[in-house]
Amino acid sequence: ANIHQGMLCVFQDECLGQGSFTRVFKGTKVDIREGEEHRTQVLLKVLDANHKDYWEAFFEASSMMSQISHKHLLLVYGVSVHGAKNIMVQELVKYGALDLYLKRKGSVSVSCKLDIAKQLALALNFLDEKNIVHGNICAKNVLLAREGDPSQETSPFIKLSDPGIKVSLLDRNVILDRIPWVGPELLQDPPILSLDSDKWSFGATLWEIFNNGETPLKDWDLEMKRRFYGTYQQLEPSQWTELADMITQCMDYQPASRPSCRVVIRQLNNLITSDYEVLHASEAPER
Ligand SMILES: N#Cc1ccc(Nc2nc(N)cc(-n3ccc(CO)n3)n2)cc1
Repeated sequence: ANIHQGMLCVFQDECLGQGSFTRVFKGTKVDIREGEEHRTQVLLKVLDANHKDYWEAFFEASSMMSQISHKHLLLVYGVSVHGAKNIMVQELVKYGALDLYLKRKGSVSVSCKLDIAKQLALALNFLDEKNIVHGNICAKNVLLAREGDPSQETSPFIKLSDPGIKVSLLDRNVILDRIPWVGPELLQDPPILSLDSDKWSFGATLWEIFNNGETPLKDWDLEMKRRFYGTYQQLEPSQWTELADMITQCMDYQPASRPSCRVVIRQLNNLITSDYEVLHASEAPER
């Protein structure tokens, strides 16, 4: 379909992974401009055939992402509808999903983790200022475009992925399974989706980042997960008190009590400074 300036025809290579109702493949986008053929490596997010009735929400997620642009938001080229297939064509982000990267690397430095957290907070602040709710903030939806390498003094670079099918359309069990990322207010009746919900999810994502991509409440069944919220529980606190405090402040059961994006960014800057001081304390000149 003629989606994005030139002609868009995509070819699928191997499957790279999957989201809730989608599978992702590496592919190639061929644009024809001024008679020239331009090939770009892309990521194809294909909506599962058995979830065809979600195609409008899938399309909505894609158009939300393609209507706004920010350095820490994924670039979505467009949607290609090939027969029964709904395909979202995205920029291919080099190192893929952050949760898998952290699990694989296992040794990402605290300063890199703080950089990633701050970039995610900047992306959230951008959406917040535009009054756009993402609704699916989690480490799987944070994509790593550049690795951090402390020895080379290069910092990591992340892109926030599309939210997928919006959470208010999902079955209750799918929402329950998204505990602890989904704000408790979404399990009320009626579910209240607000900008504050993204702050709760940011807290759960901070927990993932500083626990090397570990899945919080892994293998808990839906009944246990429901009780986690029912009894106002919190995730296991970090030994780093200031970080633990930030996570519990974001994961406040009262949506209105959660810190604003600006407060979160300021607190992260304080952690970055204090981490820097600790890191370089040995080099501090004798006072
Ligand atoms: N080995 C490897 C490898 C895998 C993926 C990428 N790149 C990428 N680019 C995107 N735009 C989106 C994604 N996603 C991955 C899971 C989801 C579900 O949300 N998205 N991966 C790069 C390397």
